Amino acid sequence: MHQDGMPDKFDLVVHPARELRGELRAQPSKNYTTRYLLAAALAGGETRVVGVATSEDAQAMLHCLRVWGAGVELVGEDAIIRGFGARPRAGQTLNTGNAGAVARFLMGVAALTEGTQFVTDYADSLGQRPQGDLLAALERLGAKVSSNDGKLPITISGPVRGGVVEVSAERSSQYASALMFLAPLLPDGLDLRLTGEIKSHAPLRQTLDTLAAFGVQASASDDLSRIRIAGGQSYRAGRVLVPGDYPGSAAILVAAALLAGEVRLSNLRENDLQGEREAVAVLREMGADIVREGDTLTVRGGQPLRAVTRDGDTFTDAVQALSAAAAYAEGQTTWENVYTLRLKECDRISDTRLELERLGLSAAETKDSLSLSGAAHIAGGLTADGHGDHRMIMLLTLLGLRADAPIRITGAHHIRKSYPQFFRHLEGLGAQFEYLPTDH
Ligand SMILES: O=C(O)C1=C[C@@H](OP(=O)(O)O)[C@@H](O)[C@H](O)C1
Ligand SMILES: C=C(OP(=O)(O)O)C(=O)O
Repeated sequence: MHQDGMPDKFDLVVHPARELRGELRAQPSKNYTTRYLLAAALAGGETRVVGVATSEDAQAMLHCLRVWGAGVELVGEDAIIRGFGARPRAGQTLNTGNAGAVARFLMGVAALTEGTQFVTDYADSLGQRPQGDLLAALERLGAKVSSNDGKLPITISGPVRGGVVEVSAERSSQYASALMFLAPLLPDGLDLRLTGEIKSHAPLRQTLDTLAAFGVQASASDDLSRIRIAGGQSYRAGRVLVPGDYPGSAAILVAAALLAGEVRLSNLRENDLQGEREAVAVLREMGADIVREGDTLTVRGGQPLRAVTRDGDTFTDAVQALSAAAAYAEGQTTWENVYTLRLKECDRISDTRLELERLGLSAAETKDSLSLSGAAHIAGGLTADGHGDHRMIMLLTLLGLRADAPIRITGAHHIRKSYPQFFRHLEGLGAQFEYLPTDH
């Protein structure tokens, strides 16, 4: 049994629900937790990160920061970090779990060390994701790098001085974010030129926001193709408050929209830089009844939904959840400009199409888009593959809540990567699940 009361590894049986009703507080943001913890470690002195996420990705970051020499104390829901400043310990091996953002941000910072090795226990997931664009930029700066053909395991050694450097932003924004975290601690800073069609603008702005919160000066062109961060700066320790998580909350909002009842979700600030905030507007455009009062959203569910066509890159981590709304909407929904979804924990275009088709829906893909046609009913009564991907597991859970018969989801424990309380939160609203222990 895991400390959260669910089996260590399990398949989940999702029972159809008639309605969802109740109140929830959005969990802490994944993207801000990883950023604030890292920035706190890069500061000298003590920082209190108020209300950190408890997900596996947050734990992976805390683990790696400890190995590099940070002091970490967990007090209630906060993390108190004693930073190592510009001097992470040399010669360490960092296991970054299955966390892409954690691995990449730390790979950037590793250029401050005389050698850091990066490994993962997730050879089939993070182990398959591309790191070459970041490694190439680090090499151009003078770092020594070795890798398994651009993939983990990877070793990175500094020192580097900084200067002008190009980094591709067409496969992931995390490479540029990684260099942004490194830049202020280099003697010459970085004048970053982001090449290719820039994807995931929102997380780049979250990185700029984090630097500002820790007193680091940076300037960026409006289109983010050029980001300048002077060297010789330091991160200022202090106190930061993690906002609520929009990507995970998008899944709760979709669940609430799909079923009758009324759900109130608090702790979701309106003027937030998380791109997945857009899920609220998309759901409203589809016909959902969502009202905002301050930081609280109220969904009155069960309205008929209609299809939309949208650029999904603005809300990349909410595309899976919104696909569940599309699956029960009238007409064909298309998510455009989502090529990078192929490079996440699974191939979120092909693998999603496969699972939707298995459930009887009609779906289609191109290199950079996913389309699906909604259905009035999904029969259910079968086993769906979670593909070891927390966001695929969220999508399948949402589909199961409104299916005619239960759906079993394999490997549902991978939900812990970003939203360990997801099933518990839904149970609190009236959903019913069975947890079937497995050994894989
Ligand atoms: O910077 C971040 O924290 C993230 C950036 C996004 O990745 P890409 O930039 O690879 O799209 C997002 O999907 C991921 O969950 C978190
Ligand atoms: C893709 C994701 O995370 P990461 O890239 O940090 O592994 C995600 O949270 O959906």
